[in-house]
Amino acid sequence: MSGPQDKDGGGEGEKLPYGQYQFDLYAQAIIGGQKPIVMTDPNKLEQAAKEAMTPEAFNYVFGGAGEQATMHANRLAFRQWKLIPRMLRPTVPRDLSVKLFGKTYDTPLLMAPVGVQGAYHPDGEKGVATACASLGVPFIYSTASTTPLEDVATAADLSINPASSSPAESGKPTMTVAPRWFQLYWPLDDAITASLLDRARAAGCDALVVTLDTFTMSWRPLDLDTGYLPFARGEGNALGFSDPVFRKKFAEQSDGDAVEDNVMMASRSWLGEVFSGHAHRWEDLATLRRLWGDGPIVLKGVLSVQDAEMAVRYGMDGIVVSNHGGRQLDGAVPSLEMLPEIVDAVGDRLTVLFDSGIRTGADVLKALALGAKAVLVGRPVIYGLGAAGSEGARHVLAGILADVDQSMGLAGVQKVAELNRGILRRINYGGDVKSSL
Ligand SMILES: Cc1cc2nc3c(=O)[nH]c(=O)nc-3n(C[C@H](O)[C@H](O)[C@H](O)COP(=O)(O)O)c2cc1C
Ligand SMILES: O=C(O)C(=O)c1ccccc1
Repeated sequence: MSGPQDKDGGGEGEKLPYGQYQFDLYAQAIIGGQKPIVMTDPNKLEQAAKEAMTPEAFNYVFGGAGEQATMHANRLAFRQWKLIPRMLRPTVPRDLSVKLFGKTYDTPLLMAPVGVQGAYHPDGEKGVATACASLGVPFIYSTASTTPLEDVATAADLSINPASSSPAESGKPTMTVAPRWFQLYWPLDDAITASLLDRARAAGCDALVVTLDTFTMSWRPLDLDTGYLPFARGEGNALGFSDPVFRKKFAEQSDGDAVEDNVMMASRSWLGEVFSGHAHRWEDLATLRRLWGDGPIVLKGVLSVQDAEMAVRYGMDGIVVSNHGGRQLDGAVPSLEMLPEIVDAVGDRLTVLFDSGIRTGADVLKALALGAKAVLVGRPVIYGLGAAGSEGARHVLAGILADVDQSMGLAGVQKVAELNRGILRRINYGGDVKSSL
């Protein structure tokens, strides 16, 4: 596969043949006797990640909050919807592209913001961001990353365009920029927030994703039993530790210490900024709007029609209907359950995105047919990373995209915009899902 088309907003470049990946894999096996770098079956992928990762890191990714009821319900919710395929319709050339906030992206997939990627594999955020770049999938950089934003941006841009230099390095726009968004865990200190958003803009992030559901960490039995909390181990601080405003504040608090002189104390201080337990208020969104400017702001973690209406009232551009993959409020409703009514209430006034439970191409079709404009994929890509680094992450993403492509064709659909509720039937057979996902 070649690199993605230029993102000039026109979107008329050559489309990546996502479905081709399936044939490439068969060809590799038949001609070269080669197996995929990681298991393609979603359940086996999870097992491969478990075998490759440390138990704490695997548990951290795999686990949900409480008894993981919401995490499992996310999968059950997908099983209740069935697709009604149509035959003898035009389905090629397939077009997976979507327009979000005036910009055309190659696919309806985004890489969900996932913290501490360096804890799962040394390839870390750079590995996942380059995998995304090669497929035209926007990488959403997490506030809790193990690599500074600018380094991830440079690595991603260079991977698709070796001649380019990052905007953060040169101050000039690159020829081809790997699409990226920035996810904010909202600091208490507005001066730090301002600095992070300045950096995100300078690094070429198209949109700001503000995560609302994780202002404090949930009750996570698996992590409590292994004693794993990234920040307590000094992991996931790279954005804060590389931030001039945070560094200055820390030096003032600690008699001139640099963050490197006292990593544990600096980690606690960063934790206090972003996971203080203090939720901001709707009115505070005016501060983010002032600091971010006119660019798109997307609220992540919306599960109610009321909050979706509030997002409209406060001038937001989008929402992610999400329960954080069942990692925050256990017992919360599956995000797929709420998607249709939220789309009905606000879909004409802001962009509705979706995550929590996407594992297959059919899942992507269902969420899009229920009204999401694009979906975020989280755990599967991280399992690919954990099992086989950047290449593993790429295999998972390329596989989901090939599955989306083939599934659209089999459903009788050529373009993403053709997906609507007419191709769905809700059927509840009862019982549990067979897989462990
Ligand atoms: C290990 C891990 C770390 C995560 N870190 C973040 C984060 O830093 N910021 C954020 O907004 N969401 C974070 N999320 C949530 C994801 O963005 C997304 O909502 C979730 O993974 C969707 O569920 P799924 O992966 O089961 O489909 C994290 C998820 C996982 C699995
Ligand atoms: O674990 C998470 O869900 C999450 O959002 C997070 C928070 C801090 C560090 C790493 C991930």
